[in-house]
Amino acid sequence: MDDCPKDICAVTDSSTEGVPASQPPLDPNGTTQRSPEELVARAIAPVKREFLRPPPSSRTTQNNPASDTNVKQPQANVVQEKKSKRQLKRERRQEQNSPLNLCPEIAKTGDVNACSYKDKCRFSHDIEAFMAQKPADLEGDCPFIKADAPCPYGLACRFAGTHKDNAPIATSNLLKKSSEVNGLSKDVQKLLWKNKMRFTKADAVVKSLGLAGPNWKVKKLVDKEEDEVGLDGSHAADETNCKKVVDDSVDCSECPSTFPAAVNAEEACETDELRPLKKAKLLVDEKCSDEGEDATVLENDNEKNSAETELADNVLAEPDRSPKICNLKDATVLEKYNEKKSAETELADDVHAEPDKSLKIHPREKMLIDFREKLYLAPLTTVGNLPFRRVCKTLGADVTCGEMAMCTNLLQGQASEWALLRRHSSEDLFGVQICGAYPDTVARTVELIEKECTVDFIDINMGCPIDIVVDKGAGSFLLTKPLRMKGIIQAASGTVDKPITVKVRTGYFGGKNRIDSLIADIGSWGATAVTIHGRSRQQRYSKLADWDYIYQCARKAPSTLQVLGNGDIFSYLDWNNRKTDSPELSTCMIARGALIKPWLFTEIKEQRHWDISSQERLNILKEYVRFGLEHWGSDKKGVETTRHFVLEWLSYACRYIPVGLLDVIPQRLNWRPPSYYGRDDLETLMASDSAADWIRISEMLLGKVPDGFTFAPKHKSNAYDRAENG
Ligand SMILES: Cc1cc2nc3c(=O)[nH]c(=O)nc-3n(C[C@H](O)[C@H](O)[C@H](O)COP(=O)(O)O)c2cc1C
Repeated sequence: MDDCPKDICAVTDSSTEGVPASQPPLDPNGTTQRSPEELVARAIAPVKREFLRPPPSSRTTQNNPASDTNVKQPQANVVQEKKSKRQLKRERRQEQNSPLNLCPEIAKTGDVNACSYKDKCRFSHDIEAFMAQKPADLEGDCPFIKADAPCPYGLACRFAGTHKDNAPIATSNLLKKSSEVNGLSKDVQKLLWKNKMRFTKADAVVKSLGLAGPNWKVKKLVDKEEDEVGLDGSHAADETNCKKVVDDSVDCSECPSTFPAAVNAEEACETDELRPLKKAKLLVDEKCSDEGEDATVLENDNEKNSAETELADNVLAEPDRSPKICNLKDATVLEKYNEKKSAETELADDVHAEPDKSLKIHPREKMLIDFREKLYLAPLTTVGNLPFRRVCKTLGADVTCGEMAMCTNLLQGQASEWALLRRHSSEDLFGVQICGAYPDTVARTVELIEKECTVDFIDINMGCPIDIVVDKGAGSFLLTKPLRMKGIIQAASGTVDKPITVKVRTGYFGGKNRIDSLIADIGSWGATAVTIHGRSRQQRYSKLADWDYIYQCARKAPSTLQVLGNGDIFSYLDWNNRKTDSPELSTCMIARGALIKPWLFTEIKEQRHWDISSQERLNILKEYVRFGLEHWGSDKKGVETTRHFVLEWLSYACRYIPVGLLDVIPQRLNWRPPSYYGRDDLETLMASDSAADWIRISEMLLGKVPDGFTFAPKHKSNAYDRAENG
């Protein structure tokens, strides 16, 4: 175990010394007494007898500091609860006053005169004090060296000792070499903050569809409750309130997607907090029509405008601390982006232009995209970040998609939300995913994205099951509102040339699948493709995905609508079977399978089960860390953000059971693993579902965690059949 530092091995060794060959360990679950077939029937992973070990006393990820009682506890704590906002704020303030908080401009150039804010800068300008307190470099090379580019973090880089020379860096040089696109420009952000952005196409399309105008009633903060009658006639007041908050933004603290890429998370949140929080919220009275339909109310534009303008004026600018540089292997995405940018340099003028008459409403005018046979990495909030997608690209993914971004947050110019739209130059077939509750917000968002970003398609999430989204009338809530669904798809598709795709679940309520009855319409409303996750909202992740139903929908779909199946694909055989069973499917989307074993894409392409070694898995993690440091930064903050996301990922990756350890292959997603030893210490460590052990792995990649370090995974990934996120 070359890469395992001695102290970590020492900790792990005490719990994993040798695998008892002759005597299988005690097994209270009866795993050793049952045949592999019996275990499979009970959804227990049939791990070979000789690798079984006694289960640890407790298996919770959050409370239990280590998976084995013999294991020495690491210094880091594994917390049960998140820090409060106040606590975070206090910590941020303390950090800001520290000499370790060197001004990024000065760190980058090594020149104390480089910062134009001079005395007004909120960062330290004392290079000497910074150098005196800076912790020793981390092991390994600066990630930017490999990218053949100057490190933009300069003196602050945790690998600064490996910099070739510390000559000043020209900013223009950094920008030219940037390997990421789809950043939010300050000009656009300001227009959005001040509510001065015009959405000529979107507004015209929404109007032409009859989704704006006198029918749109507004009511300010009505607090009387109204129940809703669901589509199936059931009373569904608990799950779906008829009155919805028009603002479908998600609070920064709760939003599953807000841990920002490319910008500093804390700063992003801070920026949001500095806004006099949220515009005045308007509640609308959604009047259900005879069909149980549909929201016909929106906020009053004028009221909204003035509220937002006021707010925007108080917003502080987000410091841009993320110049991204790396060698461009794939220049095409960037070329496209640069061409587009130069054609759009007069954006500010653009937004004041006359209404565009060339509205593209007919689906035939849409740009083409062909998903057939392509390996599609699903959008994955938090964990499907840009560095993870880069890893999947190197392992064979063809199509990638950004994490879900909330329309209202994008329209408010929130930097953390815009960070979710970023695209790496290796992502050659790339879409972004948005989520909104109303045709106008969605249409405006797609117009903005088409203008500002380089994407191949825009996916609308109509399957998200999480409460904070559903409660705002978005995500899977829309499955109960076909007319609103229609309005959103038509408005989005009519506004942009880019293909619009939608992602749905089978229905909202368990046992009440609906998509088959809508599939033909979804095509005629203007969607290019629909991905069907074979579970209902109510079902979340319980039971296996209903592929028979997905096939049924695929057969009913018009030829112009590509249908993508989604659910439980975890081996190349799963992939083959789905495709053979239903040739009507264009392709399948892979989510948790990729999180648990990103080499699944390679397995499908090479049609084999890959008995990957622990060292190969560690190398994949190292690659991720390099990409993460490039993306989030190689300074202290970047390192800790990268660590945070490594830990989030490890909370899924630990579910992988090596091929060579199984009596029956391939592993299935719904199998619960018994406690087992790996074939070496590292493999055993990687199988641990303890957060303390994930922290140990992170220390092998990024050095010791800081004092007082805490981690609790965002997604309860080890709750095998419980709700996750999507
Ligand atoms: C951690 C996590 C995050 C997810 N985030 C999203 C998301 O942002 N957008 C989305 O449409 N689906 C999301 N999903 C759902 C997946 O894309 C996918 O539909 C679902 O997991 C079923 O596929 P699977 O069985 O291959 O995992 C998420 C799933 C997980 C596990």
